[in-house]
Amino acid sequence: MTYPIRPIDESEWPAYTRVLDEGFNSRPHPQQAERWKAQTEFDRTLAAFDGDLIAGVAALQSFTMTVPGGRLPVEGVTSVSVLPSHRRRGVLSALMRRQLADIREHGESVAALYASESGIYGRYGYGRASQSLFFRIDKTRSAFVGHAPTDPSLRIRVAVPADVRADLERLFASVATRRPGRYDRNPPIWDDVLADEDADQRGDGPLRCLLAEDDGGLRGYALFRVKAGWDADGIASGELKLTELEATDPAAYALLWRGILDRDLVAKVDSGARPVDDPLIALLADQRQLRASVFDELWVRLVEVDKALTSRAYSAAVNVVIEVEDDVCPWNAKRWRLTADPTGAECKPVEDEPDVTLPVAALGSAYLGAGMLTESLEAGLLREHSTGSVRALATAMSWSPKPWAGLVF
Ligand SMILES: CC(=O)SCCNC(=O)CCNC(=O)[C@H](O)C(C)(C)COP(=O)(O)OP(=O)(O)OC[C@H]1O[C@@H](n2cnc3c(N)ncnc32)[C@H](O)[C@@H]1OP(=O)(O)O
Repeated sequence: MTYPIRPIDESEWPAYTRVLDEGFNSRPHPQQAERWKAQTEFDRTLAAFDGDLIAGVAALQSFTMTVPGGRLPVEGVTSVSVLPSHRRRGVLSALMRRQLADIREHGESVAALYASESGIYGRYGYGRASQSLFFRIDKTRSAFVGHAPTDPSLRIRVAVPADVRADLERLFASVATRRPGRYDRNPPIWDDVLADEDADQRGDGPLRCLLAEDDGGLRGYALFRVKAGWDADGIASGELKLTELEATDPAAYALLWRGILDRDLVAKVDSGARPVDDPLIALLADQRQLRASVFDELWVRLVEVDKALTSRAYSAAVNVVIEVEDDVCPWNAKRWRLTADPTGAECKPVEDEPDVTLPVAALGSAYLGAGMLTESLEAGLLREHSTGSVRALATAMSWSPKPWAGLVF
């Protein structure tokens, strides 16, 4: 069966959100739904119709994202859902193919998404491009190394998040350029970050804010919630959940983490999503106390391989012929010679013998610099024809710091 696909207009919003409510088994708070509507670019939505019924949906959100060496317009894929009555009939596949064609027509070369389940998007050419670290730590075991940075000019200020929003926005914009994967936040995204309407219902406490400042102004902030509690012996057992912590420099970073880890009446700190190379790891005197797990974060798809590969910087020189396999975007399925070094890159279609044959998803997973190509080679998922070519490509595409978006879209 085929299901005609087109963007929705605003009058179809209730039917569109119904598919999302059913797919995600969730009903957002009315204020959250309003913010979400404000973030929706209606001409970039897609709905698959079964007669008058919307059976599946998907949408794009335009971002400027940090990539190795620069910033790039990236299409954020979001709000993907299919009605339970229509699942496993190819609705998602039809939506994904149409969406990728639309992205190309729109002139963009890279798409990215957060996956609800990690088994879904590889078949459409998306590769796991970044990871998040989640950890819990006992406050009493969180001492820092003796030589952790300090700066006597810094001080901590307690603030109401909404009162300092403009300062938070400015600071975030200044640090978002430093790490691949971070993306610009528009006002509706900030509305979401600072939203607090269902705090009491969740029992996690209101959103709180610490600022690290000196006479020159703001150097960092932490957003968090504290669920207060006492154990049966009357010992304080509060749990602090960090939402985000950003700083311009190591001393402000360390001071804010101490503000979090030393919070009175708190027993445990739950980090929320953090980068896998979070500098906190190096600051802890006893790193094993950080009980951590790692999950896939962004999935990246190169929609136009040559344009995408020449829109980022490279850590080392490389000259390889890459044979790309891509059934979903067949215009990419060619042999490409990538010639790159730290000063620039060129990517041209060629007839030469390939050094490596790989699925387009492998390039997506390497795109932000996470170094996943070596992992794929060692897993036997790439075909290397010239010994050393994959390692050379992996080295050139790797980047520090590691990619991380830090906020689900
Ligand atoms: C970016 C985001 O928004 S992520 C959010 C994704 N949405 C959700 O998780 C909401 C709940 N789930 C759903 O709405 C649906 O089950 C979807 C969107 C995941 C799948 O939609 P469907 O229309 O059933 O998928 P479709 O029939 O096109 O399946 C295509 C292929 O994906 C596979 N597939 C579908 N869902 C999954 C899954 N959850 N995990 C692994 N594989 C899957 C199918 O088996 C099929 O495989 P094949 O090509 O080898 O035959």
